[in-house]
Amino acid sequence: QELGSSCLSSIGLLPKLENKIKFSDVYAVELLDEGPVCGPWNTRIVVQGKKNSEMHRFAVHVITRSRKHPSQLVPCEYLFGHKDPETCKSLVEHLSACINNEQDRPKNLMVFVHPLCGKGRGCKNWEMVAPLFDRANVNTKVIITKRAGHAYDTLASISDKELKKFDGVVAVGGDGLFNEILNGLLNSRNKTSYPPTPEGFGYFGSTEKCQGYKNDGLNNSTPTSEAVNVMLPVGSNKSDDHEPLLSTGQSVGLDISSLNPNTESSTGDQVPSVSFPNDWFRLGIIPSGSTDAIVLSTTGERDAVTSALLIIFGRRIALDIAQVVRWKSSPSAEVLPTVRYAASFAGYGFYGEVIRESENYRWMGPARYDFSGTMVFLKHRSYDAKVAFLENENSHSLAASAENVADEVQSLQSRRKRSRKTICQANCSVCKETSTPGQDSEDEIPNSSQMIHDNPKWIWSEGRFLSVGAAVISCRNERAPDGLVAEAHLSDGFLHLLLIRDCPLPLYLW
Ligand SMILES: Nc1ncnc2c1ncn2[C@@H]1O[C@H](COP(=O)(O)OP(=O)(O)OP(=O)(O)O)[C@@H](O)[C@H]1O
Repeated sequence: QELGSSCLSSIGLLPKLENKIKFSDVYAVELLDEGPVCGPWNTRIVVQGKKNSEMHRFAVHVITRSRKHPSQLVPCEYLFGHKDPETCKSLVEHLSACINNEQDRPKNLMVFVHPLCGKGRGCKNWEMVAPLFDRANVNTKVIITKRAGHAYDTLASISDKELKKFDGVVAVGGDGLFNEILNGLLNSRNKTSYPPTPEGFGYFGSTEKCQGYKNDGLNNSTPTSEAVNVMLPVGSNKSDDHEPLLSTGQSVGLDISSLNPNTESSTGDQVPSVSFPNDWFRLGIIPSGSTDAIVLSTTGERDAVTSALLIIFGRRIALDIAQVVRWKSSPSAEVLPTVRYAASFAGYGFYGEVIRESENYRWMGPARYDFSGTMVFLKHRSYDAKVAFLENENSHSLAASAENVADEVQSLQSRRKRSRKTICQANCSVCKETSTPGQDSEDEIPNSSQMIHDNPKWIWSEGRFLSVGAAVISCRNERAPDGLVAEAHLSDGFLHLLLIRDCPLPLYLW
């Protein structure tokens, strides 16, 4: 695993020249023209005898770690010189073959660049890292986004044949662009189970219990053992939820019914055969946004070059994802589900309005969030909601982070303490023990009580909230459990939040 320099003795142009390079640190190797062996500050020189100007040369590109920030990767170049061109050529060929054999390294990537992200650095960041991909022989198909929803639409309508050409998709932008990519990909290709339909919520007027289903992304729906409510209909009505993630003028949410058997995708094709989870397709982010929360919580380094190098090496990290299913009453009184995925944060109310408002002030850069946050806060809007979330050992910290957001959420906590009770309709021993005499537990029995019965640690709170939000980002020490972790009854519908922990989807960040 080490690239020695037995035939190539070094001359010490740099004080601490390493004479061994770890192969795992090599990201590219290049045959160069004949010429002198010298280079810029980040070039280390290795030559064998003779005059410097007569050398046949090749470069080995490696990574080093920044001394100040050890998690930051810095590209560095070793320049080798030899009098015999064949020696250089065969060494380069050998090294290139070794690199090509590394299965995790991507060969073809689709790259979305958001030119207006963050402080408008999307294109500059891509120009800065593109040579690294070229050098490492990673082919890139670059798409500069022209509008919100561009990346979503491209991926939601891409054919299997086209998608199979790529090892993954990279976002050069912020969390919003990444979430668009995530939703575009999972739109019709996700195999994970949906949360149970809220029982008695009026879907086709049925309150009958039956099994939920699991969409395998392959034209099949299979019943799931954990889903216990109303079966979603096959190929029926379209959702009336046309609210985009941002104002694209096009629907970004996914109508679940379009995933059912025998239905056709938006492109007119059958439901695609490339489905997730699979273990070959991956996502990456080259951080260029205003907050870059996903990158900060995964690689820990908000640095475009570091991310590019991690992508080239094919390094992986699993990511938690939330599947948010929204059941919204339509004017025709039908309840139609819409699915979205979130990799950083899902928010309803205040958070949603801040994001929507902030788009009007993108010219301000990241300061737009503070500005719009203040503007929206001053409106003092609140939302009727009944919220339930799973208690686990970390619930106190989840609630604590919410505490900073608004006084209303503080009241959620205190109310939670006052009226903590576990609820189910099955009259189970857990509920009997915890129910307080005189309390009418019927009032708070949620329709989807089976879930609560299955897990007696659900906490319910009802009232007017400034905002309902959930951080999805996985702090590695504080993990929520897999599965349904929260649900909210809203004035116009119902939200389910399902956590897919260490998502077995393609969700590995390079
Ligand atoms: N060309 C474009 N013009 C306008 N909006 C775009 C364009 N391309 C993408 N968008 C939208 O802009 C939103 C925000 O983009 P992005 O997340 O890349 O940057 P950011 O908001 O500055 O960063 P962060 O999300 O980290 O705060 C995305 O959700 C996307 O829908």
